[in-house]
Amino acid sequence: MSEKEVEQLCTGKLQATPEQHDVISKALGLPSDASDTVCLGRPLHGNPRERAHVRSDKIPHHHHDNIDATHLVRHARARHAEALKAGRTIVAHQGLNPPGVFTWLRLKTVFPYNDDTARFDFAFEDPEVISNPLVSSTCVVSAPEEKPLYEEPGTRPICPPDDGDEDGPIPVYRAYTPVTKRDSVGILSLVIKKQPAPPDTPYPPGKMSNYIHALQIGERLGIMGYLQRPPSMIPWEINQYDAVTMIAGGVGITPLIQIIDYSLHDPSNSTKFLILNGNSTENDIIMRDELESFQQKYPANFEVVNVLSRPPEGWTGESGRIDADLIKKYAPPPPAGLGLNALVCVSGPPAMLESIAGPREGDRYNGYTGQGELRGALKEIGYTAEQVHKF
Ligand SMILES: Cc1cc2nc3c(=O)[nH]c(=O)nc-3n(C[C@H](O)[C@H](O)[C@H](O)COP(=O)(O)OP(=O)(O)OC[C@H]3O[C@@H](n4cnc5c(N)ncnc54)[C@H](O)[C@@H]3O)c2cc1C
Repeated sequence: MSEKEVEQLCTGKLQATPEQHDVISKALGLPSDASDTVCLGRPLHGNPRERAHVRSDKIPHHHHDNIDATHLVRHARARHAEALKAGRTIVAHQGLNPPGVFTWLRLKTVFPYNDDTARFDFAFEDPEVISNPLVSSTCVVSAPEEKPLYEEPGTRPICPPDDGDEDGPIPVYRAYTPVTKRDSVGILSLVIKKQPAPPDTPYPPGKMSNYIHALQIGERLGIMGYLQRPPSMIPWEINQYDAVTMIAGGVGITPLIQIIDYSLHDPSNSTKFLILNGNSTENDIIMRDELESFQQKYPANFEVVNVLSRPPEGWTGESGRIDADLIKKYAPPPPAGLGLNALVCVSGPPAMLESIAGPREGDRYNGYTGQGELRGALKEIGYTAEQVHKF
């Protein structure tokens, strides 16, 4: 098999036959009893200064999430190539090919939360697989050959996936956070919000989110995971912090849920988690049942406060936007000095991130490259940059 063919198989441009799949697995050194030890021991953190090659002159619109997804794919592939060259065995996470190669999973069930957001459970080929995602991590998804999805050259925010492929059709890559509940068997879960076309613009609705919402049960999606790369992901250890305050906006809650589910599920966990969960309306609160069940099961270690900017009549929760006063009302005060035993995580739309913690380093044209200076409400309250993580 030529390198080009392998590349096409890995990116979903070609569909692998079972024989080809075996050849690729052997070439990648995949053992039959894949375990997660290598992924856990050597998380795939990249060089935060690495920049994407962006054809910005040709592109009218840029979206940093898409750049992030392409970075993640490139970085995983580079790691993969490096390992192969060094003759190292690459170990995959359960049920998935190693980072760098897509695994084709079939949609099993859809659980709608509201009109635009749902949880999608994809079935592993082996129904016995316990997926337990790496924490914290993301996946990158891609459409399969039988129902491809490509970027429109020159109109989308893209870095070419690989040198020499700039003129061919570029598959759509998007990052989604795996939120599979700990110890779930045979499935990998993603919670995805359908992105509408921005009002009063000629732009089409979001490509991948609408594609996934239109998938039929049994159809396939390419999933590459579990991937870690700063500045979005944070390596996580049980009991690293005494108290963690999480400030979430909309679907930005997914990376926080991943950490909470992992931590609370561990019987030795003593970290106290608080989520300030910001949404527009009550209908927009996603994963509400999951959050409430954490609260019932772990009342000493978990609390959720829902904050609505457009509350219904009779709403007894908090309303308005999350700001310094609201954070001070619920969160423990910042520890003095550079004590690292308390952390605040912020995950939400860029405007929210900026008002609460200041923008990340980098820009939306080339992707974010670092955490950036701490500003906004958290700075006003007295937190230091070391006590804050911006997702
Ligand atoms: C690490 C990470 C984790 C993530 N986790 C999740 C998650 O768990 N769940 C989730 O739902 N999302 C998540 N995202 C966001 C996700 O990756 C996608 O960015 C999101 O789903 C939108 O992708 P899309 O293909 O649907 O939209 P895109 O096609 O990327 O479009 C995005 C928006 O831009 C508009 N648009 C299209 N063309 C133009 C143009 N020319 N000019 C201006 N605007 C235009 C579209 O209408 C749409 O509103 C995550 C992102 C990252 C980086």
